[in-house]
Amino acid sequence: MTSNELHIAVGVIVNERGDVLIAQRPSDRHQGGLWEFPGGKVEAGENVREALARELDEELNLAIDRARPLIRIHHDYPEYPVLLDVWRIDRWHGEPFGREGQPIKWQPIEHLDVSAFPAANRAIIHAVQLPAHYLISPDIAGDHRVFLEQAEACLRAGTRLLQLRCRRLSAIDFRELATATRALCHHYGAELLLNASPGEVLSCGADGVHLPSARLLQMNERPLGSDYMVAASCHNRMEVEHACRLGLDFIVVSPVQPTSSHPEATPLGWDGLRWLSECATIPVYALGGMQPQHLPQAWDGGAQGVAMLSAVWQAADPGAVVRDCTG
Ligand SMILES: Nc1nc2c([nH]c(=O)n2[C@H]2C[C@H](O)[C@@H](COP(=O)(O)OP(=O)(O)OP(=O)(O)O)O2)c(=O)[nH]1
Ligand SMILES: [Mg+2]
Repeated sequence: MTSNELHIAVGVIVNERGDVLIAQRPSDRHQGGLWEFPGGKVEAGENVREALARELDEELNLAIDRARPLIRIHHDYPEYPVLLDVWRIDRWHGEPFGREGQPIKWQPIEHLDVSAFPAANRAIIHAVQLPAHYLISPDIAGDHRVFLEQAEACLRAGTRLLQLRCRRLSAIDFRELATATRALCHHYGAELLLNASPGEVLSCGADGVHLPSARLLQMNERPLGSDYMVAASCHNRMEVEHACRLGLDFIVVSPVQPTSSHPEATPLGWDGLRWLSECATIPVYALGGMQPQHLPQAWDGGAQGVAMLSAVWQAADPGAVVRDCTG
């Protein structure tokens, strides 16, 4: 934190229906008239969790029963820099109302509109809308059938974001598999990103592109518009900052722990993840040796969640691994 940066505790309060509680900022205040996630300044002697509890009581009459870190955003407003320390709250008690007279409303997660919020909230809204796990396909070389069966088990168990990455397939075979996987994902309300060219994404009807780090560095602008998702793999600060400059939707940082797919790579460790997440202004998934039980450590390290490969595909029951992430 820089010395004049305001540290703000922010709560994304989600109910069982998947609606989020938002409040309108008074017109005479900084960012007045815009909608916000409730919260306020962390006071001297308080930690963020304590500040959040105090603010949600003062502003909404709401007491937190369960909360976890969602994302931390450093943003420079012309007036002053802020650090928004955002937590996701999915269990609470009390009957919330605008205790300071501010209008409040419950809004479905998918209807949160970036333009109704302060500029720093763009990444928060993406983080609320993205799931806690990102599934990456195995590098399929031959028969697709086993993969499609396992993928369906994962989708049934709650996977909402899948990347298809098959470097050994011919262009024709890749397109056929991508089309079949897209149909399966859409049937379950999930989104499919292709580790392929943006043109391939358009012709297969997929939902976005996932860029390897080398491709990311060659780009000077976001390759697809905001109707599509654009993600990238990053391994160091330079790549993370480039992805943020291009306005991508999220990144995957690796390897956090030792991994059988890249035995030669030096792991970043949890401290490395925390440091790279702090550099990012967009959501970050942790990849490399990740299992569902690593989720709390990933959240503590500032990540959106975990990206997984072998933990799922090498499991006897891939659906059970996914359920461990979504429970
Ligand atoms: N609570 C909240 N603040 C946000 C969001 N997005 C965003 O840019 N901000 C900025 C606006 C403000 O500059 C700052 C919050 O400061 P504030 O003045 O409202 O803090 P506070 O609730 O403690 O208010 P006060 O005690 O000073 O009256 O963070 C958001 O979603 N929620
Ligand atoms: Mg406030």
